[in-house]
Amino acid sequence: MATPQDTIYSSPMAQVSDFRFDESVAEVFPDMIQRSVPGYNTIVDAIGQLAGHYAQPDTRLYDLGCSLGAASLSMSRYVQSNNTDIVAVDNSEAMVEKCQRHIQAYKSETPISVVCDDLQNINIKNASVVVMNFTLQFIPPEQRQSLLARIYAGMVEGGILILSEKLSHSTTQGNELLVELHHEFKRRNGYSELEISQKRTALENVMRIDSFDAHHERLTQAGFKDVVLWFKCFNFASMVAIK
Ligand SMILES: C[S@@+](CC[C@H](N)C(=O)[O-])C[C@H]1O[C@@H](n2cnc3c(N)ncnc32)[C@H](O)[C@@H]1O
Ligand SMILES: O=C(O)C(=O)C[C@]1(C(=O)O)C=C[C@@H](O)C=C1
Repeated sequence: MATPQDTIYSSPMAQVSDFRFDESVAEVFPDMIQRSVPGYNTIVDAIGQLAGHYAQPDTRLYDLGCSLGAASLSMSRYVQSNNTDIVAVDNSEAMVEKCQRHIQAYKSETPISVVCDDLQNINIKNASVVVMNFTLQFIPPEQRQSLLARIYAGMVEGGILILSEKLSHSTTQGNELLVELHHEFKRRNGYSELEISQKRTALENVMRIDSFDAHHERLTQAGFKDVVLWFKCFNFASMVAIK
């Protein structure tokens, strides 16, 4: 399927409004995320591999903040366990509508149900794999600890949470270095200075990022016994937390 190019921030805007996962973003999302997140394809493929390894028979796999379903489809490619299903959740109607179409076209052997709702309303039960691939950063910071505790409580022993996030770094100098490397990544992918700066402004109030230490602390407090940083490129990372 040909993906339209992301040109959302290419013209000067009198006022840059807060970033939303609306129809215009859903339309260009595959292009946007690949040109914005270093290692996105590697991460999505590894989510599938991890799910293939950790999915347990008669359990459920959750993809929270699924967007167009990339992580769910990747998991369905690798999961061999009997009697598992995937629940993909997003609160953006535009994303869910397109996600449903992608999933129908793919004809996965593992059943995937797509739910349009706030992930905070989803009852997590009997989960062997939970994925939040660049979603927690959009949840209000004060809700993150209780959300992780609720996910942990809904997981089976030996289950995993795969958590990918953009990270902050604790020193100003180190943070600037990582931000600059990320901006250079975007430039090399064809984004202009205007696009980079307008998107940065749009994300400022809606995407609140944490350091790896803050994630580690929160996951440990939620009860996870091991937190493995398995991917990092510039200020983007993916962790696996094991119950
Ligand atoms: C960066 S995208 C995730 C990308 C996706 N996981 C992937 O692998 O391609 C973040 C997604 O989280 C969704 N989201 C943000 N807050 C949410 C919430 N409270 N409940 C459900 N979905 C949410 C957004 O609509 C958006 O589609
Ligand atoms: O930090 C940025 O510049 C980004 O574009 C990152 C990010 C993300 O991490 O989710 C933000 C919004 C889009 O969904 C795609 C990528």
